Amino acid sequence: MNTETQPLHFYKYQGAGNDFILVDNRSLFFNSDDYEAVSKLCDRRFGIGADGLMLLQSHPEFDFEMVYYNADGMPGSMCGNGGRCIVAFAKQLRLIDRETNFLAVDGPHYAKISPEGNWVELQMINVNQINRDGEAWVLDTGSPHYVLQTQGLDTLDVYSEGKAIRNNETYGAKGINVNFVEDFGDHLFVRTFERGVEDETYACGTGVTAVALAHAAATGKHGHISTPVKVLGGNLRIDFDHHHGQFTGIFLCGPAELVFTGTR
Ligand SMILES: N[C@@H](CCC[C@H](N)C(=O)O)C(=O)O
Repeated sequence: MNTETQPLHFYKYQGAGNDFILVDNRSLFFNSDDYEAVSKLCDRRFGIGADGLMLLQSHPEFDFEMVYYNADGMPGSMCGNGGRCIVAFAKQLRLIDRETNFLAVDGPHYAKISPEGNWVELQMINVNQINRDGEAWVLDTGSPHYVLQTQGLDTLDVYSEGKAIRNNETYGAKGINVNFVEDFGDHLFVRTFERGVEDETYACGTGVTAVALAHAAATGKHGHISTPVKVLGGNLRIDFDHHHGQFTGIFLCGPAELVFTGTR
């Protein structure tokens, strides 16, 4: 299909304010190499508007495959909130009921979904490596993340500070997602500058996952940990086990909701 000129039926989802265009591409009608079309669809002024676009495709060994693009139109690394939204989409399409195993760019994922279809708990990849860069923590939770503790996060210029780190000499070539975190004792507050969106988003799932793991490493917390996180677009929770720098059983939990459907 010519993605520019043919009618396209889409579904708009959001997970804690991280918003996505979802396309049922089981028939492969959408040309997955058409990066320009993806960036136009994600444009907030000339398109539908979103932080990213996902194609739901068939796979012989899984319930479905998630093909994810950032708003710039390029294929992205793993998107945690996108993963939660595509699970809600698969339930809406009646492809799955309360559980699923699907394939994403970083490998297989298991997820559970509420009977109402609006709360998704997505298992993330295990993390065995976490590095320091000065005061910051750097780790890969399916996407690369930089985590820096701050004070007064509500007034921080996340766009300028995040953009500078994302493009610096160390990270500029491949890019990195930059997360700022403030510890409020009973919860963490996180704001993220996202690579591929090249702006602050209202939430980043792999980002809050990275923050929760880095927080456990920084505070020396071990065993089963449940970390509530507030983001600009809502609340998320990350459950995991931490033993001597090995993070397993990681679940990113939060809302995933259909906003509207349309034909463009
Ligand atoms: N919003 C995402 C992160 C998406 C991936 C990222 N922007 C990248 O490709 O670096 C999430 O919820 O994890």
